[in-house]
Amino acid sequence: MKKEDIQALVNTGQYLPLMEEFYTIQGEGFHKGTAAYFIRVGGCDVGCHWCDVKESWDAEKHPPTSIGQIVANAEKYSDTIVITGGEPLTWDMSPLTENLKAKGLKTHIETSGAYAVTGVWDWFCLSPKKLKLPTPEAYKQADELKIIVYNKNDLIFAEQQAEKVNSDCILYLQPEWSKRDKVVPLIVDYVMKNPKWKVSLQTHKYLNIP
Ligand SMILES: C[S@@+](CC[C@H](N)C(=O)[O-])C[C@H]1O[C@@H](n2cnc3c(N)ncnc32)[C@H](O)[C@@H]1O
Ligand SMILES: Nc1nc2[nH]cc(C(=O)O)c2c(=O)[nH]1
Ligand code: SF4
Ligand SMILES: [Mg+2]
Repeated sequence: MKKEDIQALVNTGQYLPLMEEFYTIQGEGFHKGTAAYFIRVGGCDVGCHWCDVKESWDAEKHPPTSIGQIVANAEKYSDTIVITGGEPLTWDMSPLTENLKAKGLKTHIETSGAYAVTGVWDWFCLSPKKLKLPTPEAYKQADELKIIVYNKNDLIFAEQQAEKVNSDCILYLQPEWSKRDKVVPLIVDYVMKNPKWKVSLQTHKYLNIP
């Protein structure tokens, strides 16, 4: 196929730049400990300085892959599919999620919510970033709010973000990995004083799994 034809398919979400896909245990948030198949889509313009997958940012580095191929792989492994990135909402997630759901699979997203919400989601994990705040629709859809804590100012940001989600949204504080020794005590103390929050750890990094 010609380059511009493939680009047209990426623009409509029929193809997606695929960085990697792997079967693992969801390490973070509400579903931590549960086996799931991860699809990591390339492309992100948010620019978090502590991002743990900077290789995902440049969409050009990841091969445009048809959603038919992505779904055919995913369905072999799990009934729960986590779409992450990169920032998945860079792209139109409707074709991918509709095809996953047509196979009876559950669709979970990991997103900053910075771009228009597309796709059909059984679970919406919103992890807002100060650099590009979530859209109003992303706050509405959030089943869990996961704030990354790099320093104590992020606890103030966390409270501001918690005001924007539904009252039944589950609230998590997750230490930024490189600062974990410093911020874990802050988070522990904060959660004991403010028990509407829960702690989320990147447990896959302790388990040495993807
Ligand atoms: C790599 S991001 C991809 C999905 C989307 N772009 C987002 O930020 O939600 C996946 C999850 O990892 C979190 N994350 C990224 N880098 C991290 C780090 N250094 N420490 C802790 N969590 C991190 C993000 O906040 C997000 O919840
Ligand atoms: N095991 C595992 N759990 C995860 N939860 C969210 C992840 C992500 O990078 O989006 C992630 C990841 O990369 N691995
Ligand atoms: S929004 Fe997500 S993928 Fe993008 S830089 Fe931030 S943590 Fe990384
Ligand atoms: Mg990760």
